[in-house]
Amino acid sequence: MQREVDVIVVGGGPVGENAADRARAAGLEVVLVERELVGGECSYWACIPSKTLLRSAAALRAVQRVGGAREAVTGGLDVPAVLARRDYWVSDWSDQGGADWLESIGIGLERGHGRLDGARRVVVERTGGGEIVYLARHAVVVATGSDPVVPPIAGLAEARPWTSREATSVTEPPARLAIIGGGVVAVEMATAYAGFGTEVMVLARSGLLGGMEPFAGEAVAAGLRGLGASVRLGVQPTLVERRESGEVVITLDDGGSITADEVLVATGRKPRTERLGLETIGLEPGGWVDVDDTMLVTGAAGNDDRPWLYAVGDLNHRALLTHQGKYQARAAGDLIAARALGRPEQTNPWGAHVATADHSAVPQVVFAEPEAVSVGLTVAAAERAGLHVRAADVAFSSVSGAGILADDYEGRARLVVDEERGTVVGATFVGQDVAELLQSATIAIVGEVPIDRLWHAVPAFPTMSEVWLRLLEALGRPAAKDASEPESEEAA
Ligand SMILES: Cc1cc2nc3c(=O)[nH]c(=O)nc-3n(C[C@H](O)[C@H](O)[C@H](O)COP(=O)(O)OP(=O)(O)OC[C@H]3O[C@@H](n4cnc5c(N)ncnc54)[C@H](O)[C@@H]3O)c2cc1C
Ligand SMILES: NC(=O)c1ccc[n+]([C@@H]2O[C@H](COP(=O)([O-])OP(=O)(O)OC[C@H]3O[C@@H](n4cnc5c(N)ncnc54)[C@H](O)[C@@H]3O)[C@@H](O)[C@H]2O)c1
Repeated sequence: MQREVDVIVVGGGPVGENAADRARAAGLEVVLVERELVGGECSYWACIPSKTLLRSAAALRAVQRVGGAREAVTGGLDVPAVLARRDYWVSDWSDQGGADWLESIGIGLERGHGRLDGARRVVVERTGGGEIVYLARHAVVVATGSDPVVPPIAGLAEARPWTSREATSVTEPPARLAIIGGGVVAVEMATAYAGFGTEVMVLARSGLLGGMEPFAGEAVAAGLRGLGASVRLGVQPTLVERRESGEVVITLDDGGSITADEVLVATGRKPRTERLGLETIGLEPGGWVDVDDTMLVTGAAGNDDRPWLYAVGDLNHRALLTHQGKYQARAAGDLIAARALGRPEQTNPWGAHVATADHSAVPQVVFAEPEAVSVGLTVAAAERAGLHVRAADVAFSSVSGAGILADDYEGRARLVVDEERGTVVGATFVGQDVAELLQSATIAIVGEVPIDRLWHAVPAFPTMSEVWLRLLEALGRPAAKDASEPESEEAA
């Protein structure tokens, strides 16, 4: 069977859904191909379940840090109730809601595995059996996401390790959990399981949260230890064995070993491109898919003559985050519609049809204990990029709003400022409930707000946002110019 539509989207995660929706909203006929659940990894095995697993214990800790409220807490975490709340948020792993939404807005849902078969052609192996071929009048968008990597550590694959899927869909937390990795999944799951009362052992080959300012990983290591987890830095597993008893024994390169009931592998992601038919359009299967700022796939057959193939979300490896993928999808979906309908394109930097922020303003919230959030460049990344930067560092103990939020509030903030342009290029906040501070920093970076103008963005007293004032004070207010004096010799 063969069908022609305007746009084919392969992969119905949050990113594919958004691309489909933008093209559909412009009046194009769109079909979405999904082989598992509409809503993707994020909705069922990643963002949503992980955040619901984390939230209850975080709320409990928050209450326990406020005198007068802590006295009211007489019990511990109700783990079955936490899991039930997670089940509610993942709709018991049913995507009926997502499928109904697609139908309500007129996007066709084709359940099955999609693969490219030459330019503008997608073959779908239907879930119910048989095949259908779709031809795209205008564009194909691939948004197939990523899978966890299981590194080649001796015995690991045979030891039936958990990946983020098992960790986020758990029905009975184990008594002991070893975690290999020191990135975002590792620290979030360590925080969640420590909250459940599991004995957590983090094994990281370097520090935690490598992409962030070093103080973020250090604070999270201390926070996890405060929850009773063991955090071992600079160690590498050399052998993993699942014993007959069911226990997992992990031998480390420092000669030591640990024993756990389960081992979670949290060592990064790989692209879902192995059976995507990339070889039929001149690309190498198995790799990340390179795109330009409009999300047009680089090197795909026919793309230079008449653009048709776009890749959005994890698959293009620009930023493995739902919100950033959805941002890319809005740009690409709107551009596909503009091209199909002969409307003007806006592909200049910061135009409607490019994902410029991917390069300089990607916000990320790590929901660990404590929260660690960042946007833009770290000092090290800015220096690598050749910028001349200055950092301002502030402890939240100097912010009244933080002290009122929680007794003995601990946390830290850093702004990275480009000395030449006088604007913020990076920000990091670490502490309880800092996530909501991040958007202010994102706006400062994207808007390129001059530091001297930021002095006029007055944070309300007594809120956490007053950290901005402390940061500006740490930078020092630019000296006022004497209006009577000439600015330069030329002006004189
Ligand atoms: C534990 C964990 C927690 C996370 N938490 C956060 C968070 O809090 N915030 C955040 O921003 N990001 C988070 N992320 C990252 C986030 O999950 C991803 O960035 C996001 O899911 C990417 O969306 P996507 O649509 O590109 O891919 P996916 O969500 O992976 O969706 C891709 C879809 O394509 C389908 N598919 C794949 N191949 C085919 C094919 N050939 N044919 C048909 N369908 C196909 C898949 O079944 C899937 O439904 C987390 C990741 C993990 C692992
Ligand atoms: N809150 C959020 O925004 C959130 C939450 C979870 C995941 N995510 C996204 O999902 C992606 C995947 O997360 P992740 O934690 O799996 O990856 P990651 O890239 O954040 O961390 C990978 C970790 O594994 C370690 N590692 C890699 N190979 C190893 C090996 N062979 N042996 C030992 N250690 C090894 C690295 O040193 C690093 O500490 C991230 O890019 C992240 O942005 C986001």
